[in-house]
Amino acid sequence: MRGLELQSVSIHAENDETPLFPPLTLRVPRGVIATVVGPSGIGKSTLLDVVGGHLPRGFGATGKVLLDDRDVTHLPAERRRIGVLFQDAALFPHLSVGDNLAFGLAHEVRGRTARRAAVAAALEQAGLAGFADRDPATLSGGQRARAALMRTLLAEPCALLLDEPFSKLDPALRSDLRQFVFSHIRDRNIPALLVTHDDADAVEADGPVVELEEHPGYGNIRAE
Ligand SMILES: Nc1ncnc2c1ncn2[C@@H]1O[C@H](COP(=O)(O)OP(=O)(O)OP(=O)(O)O)[C@@H](O)[C@H]1O
Repeated sequence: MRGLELQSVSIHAENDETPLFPPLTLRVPRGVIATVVGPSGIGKSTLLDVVGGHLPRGFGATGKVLLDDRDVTHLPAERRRIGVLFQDAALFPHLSVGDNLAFGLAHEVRGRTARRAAVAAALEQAGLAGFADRDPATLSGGQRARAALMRTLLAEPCALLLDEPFSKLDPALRSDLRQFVFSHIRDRNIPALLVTHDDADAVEADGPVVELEEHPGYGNIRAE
């Protein structure tokens, strides 16, 4: 399948074989945004870590992750080309906005002129034309979030993982940024996995919704 596929993915603490949640199988075709919801602490962020190849210390995982039919389960994060966007979309404070975006730029874009042009085009797309030389600290929350998204997209990821990327924004900005992010995912025809606590995110994502639930025998709840 062209897209992101999870086959029986299961996560457990190394010192405790009890999985956080039942094995998860999910198909996210290209251009589709799947939403992961569930109670706090059930393992949503850790699931994204596993898909991205950043299994946190102290955890083990089983199952498979496939990207466009390629098994990436055992590839290190940097060879998966999976982009990640967190709620604290942090830009490097010591780099200008333009240099932050250039940092994300795919290695395939070679030459100073081509790289500059790619960054300028991305800034323009994000409504940030002329911001290249600005210090990130002088940007508003929404501007920073858009710049961080463009930095992630300039790496030309094959899939995108979004961990509550809008949760710290006020409602109006949230809705605008959601439209911005979702339209980019659809235009670029990449699969995305979105962790959120906001129902409106899931509705707008308009893809499959995975509900991680507490089950006896999983996570912190033990079978009697
Ligand atoms: N580095 C770590 N070492 C040990 N336990 C951890 C570590 N990181 C997370 N956990 C535990 O693993 C479980 C899953 O955490 P995770 O952050 O994935 O949950 P979540 O569903 O994303 O929660 P939230 O909605 O609150 O962000 C939690 O019980 C958490 O306490």
